[in-house]
Amino acid sequence: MFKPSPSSLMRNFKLSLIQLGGTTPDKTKNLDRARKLILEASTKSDLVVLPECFNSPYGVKYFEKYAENIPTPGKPTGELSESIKMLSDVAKQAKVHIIGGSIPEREEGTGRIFNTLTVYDNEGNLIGKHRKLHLFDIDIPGKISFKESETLTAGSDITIVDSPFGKIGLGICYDVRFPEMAMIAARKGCIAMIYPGAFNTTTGPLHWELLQRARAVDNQFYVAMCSPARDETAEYHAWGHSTVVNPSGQVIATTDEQESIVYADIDVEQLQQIRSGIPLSSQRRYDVYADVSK
Ligand SMILES: NC(=O)CCC(=O)C(=O)O
Repeated sequence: MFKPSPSSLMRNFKLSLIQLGGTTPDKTKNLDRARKLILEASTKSDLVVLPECFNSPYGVKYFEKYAENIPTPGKPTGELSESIKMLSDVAKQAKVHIIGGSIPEREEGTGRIFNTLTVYDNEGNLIGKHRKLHLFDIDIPGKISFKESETLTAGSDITIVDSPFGKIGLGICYDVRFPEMAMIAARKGCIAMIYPGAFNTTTGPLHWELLQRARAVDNQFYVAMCSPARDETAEYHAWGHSTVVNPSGQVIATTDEQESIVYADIDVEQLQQIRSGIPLSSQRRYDVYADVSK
């Protein structure tokens, strides 16, 4: 059974979502483009987010090829791999916090591949890592069939980072469909749930915004999803529409399918007002919810 836990320190901040375009099979080019846009976004924001699988095209056949080792946050490490080094260096250079989208991670020792998100503070330290918990395995006949589990292993942890702005819950794309993750993050004092993602042109128009608004209004916190831009020449057509939703469930920033940067003000006083006006957290009936986890 979950009990609300007290929030850590929180403060207002500016969030930006980089809807990265022009992803190619050339990893170094993808990293250079991401780096350039992080530098641009950092002039107007405190926390910058990248999309899912930002160092490669998105597809089951690419995970193995683009995979890198990722250290455990807070543990001493040797030389960093290419994508992790770029993110750490640019966070330090631009003095900005980064939620570094995701990349395929190769686990040392087992060789298993995960779809993994990394988080950096503004000195370039790796402060968080989330392995996608729910793999994207769907089959909608005549529309889209995708099976991440052909090459990926699912993570097994809920991830919350304690940032200077407040606690932030993390998920990757398909994770947004599972309300339990966001609910746990909210009960543990998070002010936001952030999901790098890459919905597609079948499920995007149906559910992308709806799911974010649902997670936000249920939990009375901010929700953001950051997509790649759409590339009609790629095999996978990303939906785009990177979006930020406020704790009332309203869209406060969004875009279309082109490359762009979405900016939003995250206002923790507004979050507290919404929570005190409709005080869901003190009205929950934990005494009757035990069946939910069965
Ligand atoms: N990359 C993903 O997890 C895609 C999820 C998606 O498109 C969905 O509909 O869910």
